[in-house]
Amino acid sequence: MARSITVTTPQTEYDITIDAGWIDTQKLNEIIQNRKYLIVTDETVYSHYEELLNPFECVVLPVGEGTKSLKYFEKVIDMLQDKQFNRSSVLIAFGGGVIGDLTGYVAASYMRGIHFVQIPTTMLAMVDSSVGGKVAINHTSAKNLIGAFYQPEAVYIDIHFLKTLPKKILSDGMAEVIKYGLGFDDHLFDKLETLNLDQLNDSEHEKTVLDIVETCCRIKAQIVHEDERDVAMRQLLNLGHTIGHAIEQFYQYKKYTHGQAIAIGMVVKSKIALLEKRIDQQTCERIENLFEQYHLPLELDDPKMFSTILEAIHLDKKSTGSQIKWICVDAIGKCRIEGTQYEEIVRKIKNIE
Ligand SMILES: NC(=O)c1ccc[n+]([C@@H]2O[C@H](COP(=O)([O-])OP(=O)(O)OC[C@H]3O[C@@H](n4cnc5c(N)ncnc54)[C@H](O)[C@@H]3O)[C@@H](O)[C@H]2O)c1
Ligand SMILES: O=C(O)C(=O)C[C@@H](O)[C@H](O)[C@H](O)COP(=O)(O)O
Ligand SMILES: [Zn+2]
Repeated sequence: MARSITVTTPQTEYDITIDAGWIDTQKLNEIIQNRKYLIVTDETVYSHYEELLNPFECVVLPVGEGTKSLKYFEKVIDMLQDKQFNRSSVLIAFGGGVIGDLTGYVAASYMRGIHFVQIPTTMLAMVDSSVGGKVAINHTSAKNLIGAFYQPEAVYIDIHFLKTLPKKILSDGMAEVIKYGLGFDDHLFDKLETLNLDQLNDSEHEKTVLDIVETCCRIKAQIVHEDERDVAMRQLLNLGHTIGHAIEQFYQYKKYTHGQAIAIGMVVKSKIALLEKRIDQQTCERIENLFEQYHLPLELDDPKMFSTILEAIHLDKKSTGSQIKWICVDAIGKCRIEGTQYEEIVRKIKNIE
């Protein structure tokens, strides 16, 4: 039976529905409900799901982080204007986090808000980006700089879409899954230790994968319920991201994917926790092993670049002047926000080098 989670925010309420092998032509028609619609996807996703998507009206965008940009924002807006979309029309994001973030931001902006639905097709998008309404595009200077909080009308998750994902992208999404285990749920962390990347698409592990996706979505739904606008506890979902975003941006989104970059960020946080004696050596090794188990990097290829990269953390949206909100690891399953001076962060990172 499908699993269902309700996300409640001060202005709206919507369901996340999770199951395996259930999104087909009929389901898409039910979602559209005779409304004017446009499915937004990318070239790779379209090539895998052409049979499903072909009967529908789609815009097929280039693959990659470059699509989360003003250029493609404008392109989709132009299309909606040509098609005379109005406030009862609906946009459907069918793809990974790039497509979801861009489509959501277009939906938030066009006529100050039209309906939008998330159908995530990557692990990252299923457990994280499709839920909670952070929608954004990048600015040349910083990641997700132009965006809004704008909730979808529903999220439909079909884990069978993971079957066509290349291993590297599945691995990438596991970084966000590990984030939920490391930061919020030690049982989830334990469960992840019993699996590996190759098993995630095996039919014998289907129930476990549904459980994992559900657990992550429940954690996020609860946090978004308590702090939709990211002024307090939602910032915990940024565990590893201050460093991760700086790495992604420094290499112009070409060398490290989002998941790889935040994995490096979370390992740094764990090493700092070890140095400050909040966790012991064995726990730190468990954390590093889990990232390795899912083929994620533990450090930069060129660790010497770290000090240059760190300059970019001034652009972190959680920073206020010289103070940066820094998410600390206290134990497996427990993280905390700390206000820290930039110089202090540099000192802490130098200590673990
Ligand atoms: N809004 C949020 O809360 C939030 C949370 C986490 C990450 N993000 C953002 O999400 C983005 C990363 O998302 P992503 O990793 O999904 O990247 P993505 O959307 O670029 O997808 C990764 C790759 O997988 C391909 N792909 C997608 N689904 C597929 C499928 N089922 N089969 C085969 N190939 C498929 C895509 O074509 C692409 O090449 C980043 O921009 C990140 O900042 C946003
Ligand atoms: O939903 C949130 O809140 C998150 O922080 C989730 C993150 O995994 C995600 O990468 C998000 O896009 C980061 O947002 P940002 O505001 O730090 O750019
Ligand atoms: Zn993230």
